[in-house]
Amino acid sequence: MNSEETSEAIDSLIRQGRSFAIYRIPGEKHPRFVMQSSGSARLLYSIEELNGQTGFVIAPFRVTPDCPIVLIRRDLTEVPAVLPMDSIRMDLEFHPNGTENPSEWKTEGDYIRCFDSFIKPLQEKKLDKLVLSRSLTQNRLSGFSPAKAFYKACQQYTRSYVYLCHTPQTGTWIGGTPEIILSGEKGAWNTVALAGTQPLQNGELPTYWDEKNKREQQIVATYIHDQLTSLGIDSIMEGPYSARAGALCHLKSDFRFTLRENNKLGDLLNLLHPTPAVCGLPKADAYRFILDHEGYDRRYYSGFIGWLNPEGRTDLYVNLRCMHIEDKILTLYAGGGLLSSSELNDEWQETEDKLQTMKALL
Ligand SMILES: C=C(O[C@@H]1C=C(C(=O)O)C=C[C@H]1O)C(=O)O
Repeated sequence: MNSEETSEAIDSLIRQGRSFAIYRIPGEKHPRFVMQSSGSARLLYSIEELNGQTGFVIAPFRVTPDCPIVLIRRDLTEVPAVLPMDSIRMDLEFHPNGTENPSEWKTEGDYIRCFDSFIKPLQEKKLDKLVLSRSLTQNRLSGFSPAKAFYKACQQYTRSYVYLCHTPQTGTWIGGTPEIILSGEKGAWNTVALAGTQPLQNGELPTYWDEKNKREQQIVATYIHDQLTSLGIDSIMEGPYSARAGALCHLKSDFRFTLRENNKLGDLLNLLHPTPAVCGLPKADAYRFILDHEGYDRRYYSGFIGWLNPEGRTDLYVNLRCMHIEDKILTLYAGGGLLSSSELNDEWQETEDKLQTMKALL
């Protein structure tokens, strides 16, 4: 198949309601493809259930009966050619929280109100860090091709993990994320503490980071170190250093470690997710606060996504700089870490800059 035919074939898998993912790992030239050819993708209701499992994982920020972890089995590794019957739509999709009604679309006013409620417990020192996010809904223009958007993202975001996936349970998601949650194989594993954001300066990495950004990233690094230690895992940390992500730049520390056994990756993921890069600190209080006050359901945004295989390689990323694709609308997501010193306008602008990662594909 030429690239036009491949894109058409991928778009038709979405129309047919198939369970598949196509993803490009940073540093790799070609995308990888996984598709389940029969039966429904497996649904899991806790992260620990990922222990010993193999497949392409789509995990939400918060697991609920409406928003389970979905595991796509790898039956096929090549995009199947379009069959004549494929043009017929199989209506398998369901969207428990679909936002087809424009009156529900979030506005800048919603963000400002949330910012005010998020900043309070930070200033009162009840919480150290909180990540406030928002969604942006846009009409889907006729002719928009998810597959073409995926290939465009692969070209534009060479340092990011770029993916497009669809299952009847999750709907269609696309993203280009810079943040590993867990990757590795056999004895060698790694994760990152990624936080703090600045735009590139004339295309170059900035050399200066203010205290707020440094502290935001330090919180994530300390949390990861402590979580690994609590499992008896000794890690080697390198960083923080400036790392590019599209037109943005973050502070990043790498953690490398070994695992005695690989059949407990679910337990490790459960301990790491959600890190203070997408949630806050202390973890449980910040998590509760976000669920109670953020004013919308993040669903698969700020969950994690990617290939899991305890017997082989695992490449799981935090689902950021992403978009939910529906028939008529596209929902883009972005957030940022707040500390007591955060300024509304700066934080708003940061979410605008992050949304640009997906807007640039439209
Ligand atoms: C929450 C997002 O990004 C995360 C938050 C960051 C921050 O607060 O500076 C930076 C990178 C990510 O860990 C997002 O992209 O939506």
